Amino acid sequence: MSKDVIIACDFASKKDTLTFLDRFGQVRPFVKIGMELFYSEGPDIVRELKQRGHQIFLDLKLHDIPNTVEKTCRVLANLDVDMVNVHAAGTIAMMQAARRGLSVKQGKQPLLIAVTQLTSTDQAALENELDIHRDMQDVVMHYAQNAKAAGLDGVVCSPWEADQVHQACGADFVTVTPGIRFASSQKDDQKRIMTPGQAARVGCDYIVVGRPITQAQDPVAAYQECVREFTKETR
Ligand SMILES: O=C(O)c1cc(=O)[nH]c(=O)n1[C@@H]1O[C@H](COP(=O)(O)O)[C@@H](O)[C@H]1O
Repeated sequence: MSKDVIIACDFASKKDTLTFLDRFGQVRPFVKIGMELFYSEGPDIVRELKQRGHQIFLDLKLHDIPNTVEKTCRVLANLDVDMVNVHAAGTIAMMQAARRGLSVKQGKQPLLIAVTQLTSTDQAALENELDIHRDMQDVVMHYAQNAKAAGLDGVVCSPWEADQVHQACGADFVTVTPGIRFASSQKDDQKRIMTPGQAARVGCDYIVVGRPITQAQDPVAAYQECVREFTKETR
């Protein structure tokens, strides 16, 4: 199982993204292209970053009826990305449809993972706004087991649930965890957070880090610090 730091490239344009990534010189971090960048630049930004040698997590968080998700995944399969995601709340049938869609690709398919509960959601919002009256941990575990039943490769969850997800779904079921903050960072809109070192100790496979790197005075140093904290710890 590879462990890696994924930088969330939440930029509005290709120009800003390339300016940011040029600071890394010959180093090619694993990057996440999310809705902001994809909706502004389209599939060309995926091709460009792929050509530059980056591994890519295409984070479009698909959540629709199974037929629409399946056909969309057929399109995404041809983009040759390394990881894509859907919302587990879309149901097992929708997640199976996503898997079928990606399977049109010959050879190695991207990892297909499901968002359980967003790391910006806390227990109060879960109960009072989403009307889900169960413990966050149990809800994430329930969605993770649905994702596993649908044949997905893993989940997006917070680091707080990663260990239990591995216990319930297996050590090789991938945990991709945003909600990462240095001890000194602002929380911003994230609620269920850990530092890179803590995330490593609870066995997260990939950490997704945006603002603590992209908004840092020295993004390359912040990235290196993340990698150092995350990879020096063993499970
Ligand atoms: O699927 C995601 O990537 C995701 C799921 C989740 O539960 N929480 C979450 O923050 N993310 C993404 O991870 C990134 C986190 O960014 P920062 O909060 O700036 O570190 C953002 O691009 C979010 O869209």
